Amino acid sequence: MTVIAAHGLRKEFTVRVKAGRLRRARRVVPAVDGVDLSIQRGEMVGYIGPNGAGKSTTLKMLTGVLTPTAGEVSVCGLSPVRQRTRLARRIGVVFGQRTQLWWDLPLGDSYDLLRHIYRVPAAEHAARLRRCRSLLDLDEFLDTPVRQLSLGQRMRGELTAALLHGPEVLFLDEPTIGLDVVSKQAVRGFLADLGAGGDVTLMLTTHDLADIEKLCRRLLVIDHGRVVHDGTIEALHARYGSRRRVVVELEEPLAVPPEVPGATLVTVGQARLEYDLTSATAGELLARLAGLALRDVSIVEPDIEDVVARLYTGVPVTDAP
Ligand SMILES: Nc1ncnc2c1ncn2[C@@H]1O[C@H](COP(=O)(O)OP(=O)(O)OP(=O)(O)O)[C@@H](O)[C@H]1O
Repeated sequence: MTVIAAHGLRKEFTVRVKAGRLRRARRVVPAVDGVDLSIQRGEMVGYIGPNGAGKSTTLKMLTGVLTPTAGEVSVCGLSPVRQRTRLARRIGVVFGQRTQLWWDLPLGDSYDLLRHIYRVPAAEHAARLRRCRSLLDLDEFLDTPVRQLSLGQRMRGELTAALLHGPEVLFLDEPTIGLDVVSKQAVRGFLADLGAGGDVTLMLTTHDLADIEKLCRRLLVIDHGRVVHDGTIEALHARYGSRRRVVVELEEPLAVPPEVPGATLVTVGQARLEYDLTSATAGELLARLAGLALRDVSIVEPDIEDVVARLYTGVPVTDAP
């Protein structure tokens, strides 16, 4: 079932720019420039792109905060702007920069207020809060006023707030930005757990590609307001010809390194060989090297950061298989 659908989605902003010493001209910025989306129930989708690509603007249109300039959009079968109140009950939203908590109240009091606003039955609310408290370790700061929370604590608090009414769709804009390693792991683990149920659809923007690797099967890449990739991380690697690399350390340096069909020798060092696997498997490569005295073998997976950087900088796809 499609829960997020957009067709030809577009948002223009009009900005004033300097045009001479005193004059200012109006310029139209197409922040989102004809985006098509179709996201099914239970999918976990990463929405990434360089700064200013249009990610937040898209999420704002999907959540009814901004009115599209053109195009069609529906979330949970509702029109986000026209049916914003109804939609609010069906979605959860975390925008890293904004809060849905009451700044001066203890965190726990914000949750009580949210329960009343969304009219969540007490037992449901208590069950969800219990789960969040244990998975996100909220207990030590539940009585602390929100203004005194650290960023990591607040983000865990925000996630909880977004989930207490049991939304079908969760939109997260940079959920791990600025968090330390432990908090990042807590948030990712929590979201993975949430996604594993298969009921909640999750769309997240991030600059931390580890979020995507840990959480999302599907990756949408946007650049200059347009979707430039829609598929799995593996498909992205395939498109850019990324290879797994096998690094072999030998007991003795070799005069002539062996050639292996289906693998390209990329580096030869002091008793060290590095092969990129083109069509051979790591097992096949090692079988070919069986006669050598091997000290150590490691496999380096292709680097998502590297592929995405190439995509952002518009490097053409030249070495794809
Ligand atoms: N309210 C606004 N008025 C004018 N221009 C805007 C406004 N909001 C966004 N823009 C412009 O629209 C473009 C897309 O911005 P958006 O915030 O959606 O990008 P983003 O992909 O979320 O970027 P980042 O990764 O930096 O958060 C940018 O050029 C931005 O300057």
